Amino acid sequence: MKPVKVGICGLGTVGGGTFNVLQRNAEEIARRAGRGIEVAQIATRTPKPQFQTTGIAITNDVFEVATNPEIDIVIELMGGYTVARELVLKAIENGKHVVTANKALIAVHGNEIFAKAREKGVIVAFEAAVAGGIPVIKAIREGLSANRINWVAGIINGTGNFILTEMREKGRTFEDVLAEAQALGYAEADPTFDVEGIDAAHKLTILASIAFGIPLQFDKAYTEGITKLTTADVNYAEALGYRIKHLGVARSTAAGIELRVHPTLIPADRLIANVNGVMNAVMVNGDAAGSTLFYGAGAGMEPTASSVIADLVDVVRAMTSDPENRVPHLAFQPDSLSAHPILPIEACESAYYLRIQAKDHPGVLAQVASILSERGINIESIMQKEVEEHDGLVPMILLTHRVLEQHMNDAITALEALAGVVGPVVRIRVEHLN
Ligand SMILES: NC(=O)C1=CN([C@@H]2O[C@H](COP(=O)(O)OP(=O)(O)OC[C@H]3O[C@@H](n4cnc5c(N)ncnc54)[C@H](O)[C@@H]3O)[C@@H](O)[C@H]2O)C=CC1
Ligand SMILES: N[C@@H](CC=O)C(=O)O
Ligand code: NA
Repeated sequence: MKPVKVGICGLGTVGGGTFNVLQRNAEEIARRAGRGIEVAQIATRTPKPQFQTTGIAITNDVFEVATNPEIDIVIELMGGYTVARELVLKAIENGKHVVTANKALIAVHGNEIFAKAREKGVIVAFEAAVAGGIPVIKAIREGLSANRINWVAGIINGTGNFILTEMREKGRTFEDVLAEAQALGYAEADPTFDVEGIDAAHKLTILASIAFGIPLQFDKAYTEGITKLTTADVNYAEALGYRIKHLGVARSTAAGIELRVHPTLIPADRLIANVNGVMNAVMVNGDAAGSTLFYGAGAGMEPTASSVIADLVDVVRAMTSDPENRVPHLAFQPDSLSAHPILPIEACESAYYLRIQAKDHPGVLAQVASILSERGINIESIMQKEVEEHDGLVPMILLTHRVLEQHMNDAITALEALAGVVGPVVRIRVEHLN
């Protein structure tokens, strides 16, 4: 059988990795796909002499790839929202299947893109968009399709986890580790997407859709990054038996779906609390399977290429099948998506770590305890440190039971108004992931 012809748009970290692995493992890949996969065209803005591209058409216009009649599958590896959206829609319009690693594109424009793809009977595959080399889209969409999924929780940004790990283990500075993550090709073109939680929120949005069968709703995700974390809180968390990780949590409740990314204390003995460096891990809790954990490299050239090419192989196997009988893009049949609402953060529930800077006066602890108990917030443990010499304040660290965020907001306002409390109260959510 003649090889399938593909076009690669963007020859950066992931594009380069995809090109290399496609060449190196061509034979293995063809044995799996049933046909060879030939790179017929590459769109790149700058020449890339490090790649052996003799015999391959090179262009700097990505739309040439989308309209090239020779090409069956367009691989979008440029990133960004605007040109990528236009390119993917153009490729679909021209009857081409699409493979993309672009989570921003899928989280924000996925509903439109999938609708168009259905209309045209083509596949849009996006395994590389979530958790790099971990085949977690496939695991949830196909491997767990018997389950009513209760929650998904994941470390889903490699750059952020790399930064937190290097800072904690080697005492390196935030800026220094971020620069290394950029040099290694882990970070987004705009690294604020990594450190402010936007990239993780894109990925969580996608995971929630395929776990719960809801449309993609990135605009409703609650997003908090790692830039405000302090070494003091990392150390206090350790003393209490926890690790701080940047976690995405999507939970289905009777009232609606929680969709939130933020720094989170996790008990140190949980497997996911020990996922370090650029590694990612996604925990999925289903009513039948219980908890499953998927672990692997969350970013990087070849791990991400692994997912891009797995999608390519899937597309090649399925491209001659009846479009009605393919795995639905968002796991559930498009006419069965649910309107279960996404909850605002105030209506989400979690346990909390609080750090209160108190004046060294008797009675502050009793006032703190009464503010919390008046709002039905139970204290799980309290750790009170020595008076700090530089400011004469006493750090008071509390862990609470689970409570609605709006009650915690109200309690924090009251705590900050106490004469014996100085400055803002630090709050970090706690998840036990049972
Ligand atoms: N780097 C990683 O580890 C991972 C990246 N991703 C996603 O993969 C995509 C690509 O990321 P990277 O390879 O890291 O980025 P990159 O910046 O290394 O590569 C993107 C390439 O696309 C080219 N490009 C951009 N717009 C273009 C245009 N209009 N015409 C022609 N070329 C164009 C750029 O010049 C660059 O060479 C992004 O959506 C990213 O979020 C997903 C998983 C992991
Ligand atoms: N910038 C992302 C790349 C992979 O998705 C990350 O660091 O996780
Ligand atoms: Na993946």
